[in-house]
Amino acid sequence: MSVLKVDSVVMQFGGVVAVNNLNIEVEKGHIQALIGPNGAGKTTAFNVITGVYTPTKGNVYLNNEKITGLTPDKIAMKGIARTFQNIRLFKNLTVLDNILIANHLHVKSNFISSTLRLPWSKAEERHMREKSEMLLNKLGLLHLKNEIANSLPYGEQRKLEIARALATDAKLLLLDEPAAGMNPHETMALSNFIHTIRDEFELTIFMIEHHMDLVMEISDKIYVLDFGQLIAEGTADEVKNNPRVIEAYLGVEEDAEN
Ligand SMILES: Nc1ncnc2c1ncn2[C@@H]1O[C@H](COP(=O)(O)OP(=O)(O)OP(=O)(O)O)[C@@H](O)[C@H]1O
Repeated sequence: MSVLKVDSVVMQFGGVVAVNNLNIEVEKGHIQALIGPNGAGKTTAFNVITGVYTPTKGNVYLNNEKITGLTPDKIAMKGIARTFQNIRLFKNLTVLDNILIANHLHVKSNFISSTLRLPWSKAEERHMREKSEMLLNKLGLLHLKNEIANSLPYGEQRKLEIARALATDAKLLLLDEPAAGMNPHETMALSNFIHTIRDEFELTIFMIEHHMDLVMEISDKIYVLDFGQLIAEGTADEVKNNPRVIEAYLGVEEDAEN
């Protein structure tokens, strides 16, 4: 069953067609990847899926429900969480506070009751704290709960960003270049981490990534974009031997040398 379906999506900015007739299906429990050279339209695709942009044409479905045009917060409430290319944490807050803030998305108490600190609201706060600590524990971050986010090593900040995304109880996790800036050792640890959280939280994961070793090793299916168009889709072996994919990437290398 597909958790996410991108159906004939076009995203145009003035004269620029950033994404052209995009069709993607992400299967439940899979780890799938979206790759392509710089400017291919990957982030735009994520922005359409998460409601940052309403597509010029086409639709997005989450568990067969149309979510096209919903605001990002509504889409988050429906169960899609994401991380960003550049880590977005509350850098001066503690690890635990970063998770607590994300948890607020799912707090049921209304503004007045929490402002007045009514007893059941306090109970809810306690429950949220316990839940956040449990999450940090599962992700191996509990010992860091009182550390300031900014003081963590880079790899741990990435993990915290993922933890924060999971605090919303999402079942579909979109990761935008999770291995950006990581060395091979950190990338390998991240690969294990992604597998572990997929199993532990019964997630479906869709990621944009430039580290090809990670993509090839981790992905059940890979989609390749070039100039806004899908040029290939399939398993790692299918994609890496596809002449159009080789051409798209070689073209980039030649450009880089010039
Ligand atoms: N808000 C916008 N307004 C105008 N053009 C945009 C906008 N967002 C993206 N684009 C253009 O759409 C195209 C695709 O950009 P996008 O950022 O989606 O590519 P990408 O594959 O994510 O690239 P990278 O790997 O470098 O992050 C580019 O030509 C970009 O300049």
